[in-house]
Amino acid sequence: MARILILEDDTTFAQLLDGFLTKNHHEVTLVTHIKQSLKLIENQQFDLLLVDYRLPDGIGFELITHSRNLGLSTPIIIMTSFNDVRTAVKSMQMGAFDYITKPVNPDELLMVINNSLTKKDTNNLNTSETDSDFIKGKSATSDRLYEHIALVAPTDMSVIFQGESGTGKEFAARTLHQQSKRADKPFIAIDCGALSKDLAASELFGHVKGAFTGALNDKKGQFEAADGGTLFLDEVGNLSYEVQIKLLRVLQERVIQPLGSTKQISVDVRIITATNDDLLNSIAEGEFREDLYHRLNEFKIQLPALRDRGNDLELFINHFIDLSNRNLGRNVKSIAADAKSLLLNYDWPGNLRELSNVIKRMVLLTPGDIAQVSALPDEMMISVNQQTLPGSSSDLKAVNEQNEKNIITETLIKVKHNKSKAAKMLNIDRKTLYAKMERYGID
Ligand SMILES: Nc1ncnc2c1ncn2[C@@H]1O[C@H](COP(=O)(O)OP(=O)(O)OP(=O)(O)O)[C@@H](O)[C@H]1O
Repeated sequence: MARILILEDDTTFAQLLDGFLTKNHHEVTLVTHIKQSLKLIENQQFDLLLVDYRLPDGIGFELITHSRNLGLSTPIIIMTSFNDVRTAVKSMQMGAFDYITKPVNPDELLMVINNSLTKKDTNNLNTSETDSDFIKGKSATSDRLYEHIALVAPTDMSVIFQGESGTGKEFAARTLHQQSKRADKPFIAIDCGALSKDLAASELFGHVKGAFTGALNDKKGQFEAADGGTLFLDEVGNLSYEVQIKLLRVLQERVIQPLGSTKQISVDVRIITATNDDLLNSIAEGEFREDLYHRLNEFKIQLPALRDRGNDLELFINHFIDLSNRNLGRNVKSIAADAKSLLLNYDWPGNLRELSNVIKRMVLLTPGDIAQVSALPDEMMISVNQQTLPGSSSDLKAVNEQNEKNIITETLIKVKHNKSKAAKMLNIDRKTLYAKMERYGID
């Protein structure tokens, strides 16, 4: 049983969730406003926060930030519409554990909740998926990526991985560490986006008892814990200016000074950082120190977006199907042609993380061995159709045809491919619908 706080302003939906989760032996508290939720997490313990993105008094991110500032590690799952996937991905950079798209599928919700509850228990900064959970890809872009990793790994150079969210920066950093001479020493990953401003320095450099209110015991920082090995600072652009200054000093002098202590401790740590936006912008805006940037950027490696990885996309799809079959006890062997075409044509703003989530959901919703298009989020089809809209075309006929194709596709999705219903809604006869479907290549 877990204590779950649901922050959702759609009360009907919230009650549905409440009923469903209570039936599954969880203890649920419902609130509709961010303000109420902030008060509750300060005073009560929860095992999980299930948070809607758009709320009457703000956006769900506020709860993530507040929870991190309180130093809580309660997993947070953001519920969002499919069109907000980019936002959901951002919420994960801010420290949310996972996201789930609406309309919420009950099996999927249970899977995500169970994942977050079990991961919470094992969420040691040092643990990760096993090697067989990962693949490298075979495209020229992937070859170049791993060539660069292999080149820089044996050196002690600081490396920045730059790439969109979910492109696999942490995985690349681990690979680099494993290929380095520090491989048998710790690799410690720290998500700087999830660290509160106040706790960041103590997390990195440690503190002594009494250094600040709440410092009840001495605490070793992650620099000391990673001694001899590699420290991976994810979303390094989120570190406060004061912590940046401290970090620069550590890099220059190779010693740390725990908060409240006068003692200096020598450390030998290689730093790998990751960022998903160009830190040069943050430097121009005065938010990131240029001297620190040059220290961190002895070698920069760009992680390609999934949409630019060519045939790797198919490899990753198959890889995630195998993984999900194993984890969910399913036996999906292939994907129907229309579903495959959607997967290949979508632009994957959340990259590998989004692909892995979509495939997990697809496998979960496929009891047989062929995954159908109905197991993919409906909005994916709409998004793919919109991508192919002839944006600024002045060819009126082409624009009209594209619109007609989109409307037919969306209607078919709405009525779960019942052609009679679709024809009725579209106000045409079935024969005309069939003819148009054939003309536009709609399956
Ligand atoms: N090479 C890979 N093979 C298989 N799965 C991968 C690979 N790289 C990443 N993934 C999957 O994608 C997810 C996101 O990867 P990762 O956390 O490394 O991305 P990231 O770029 O560091 O994300 P963020 O910008 O949000 O920090 C992982 O949980 C993993 O499931």
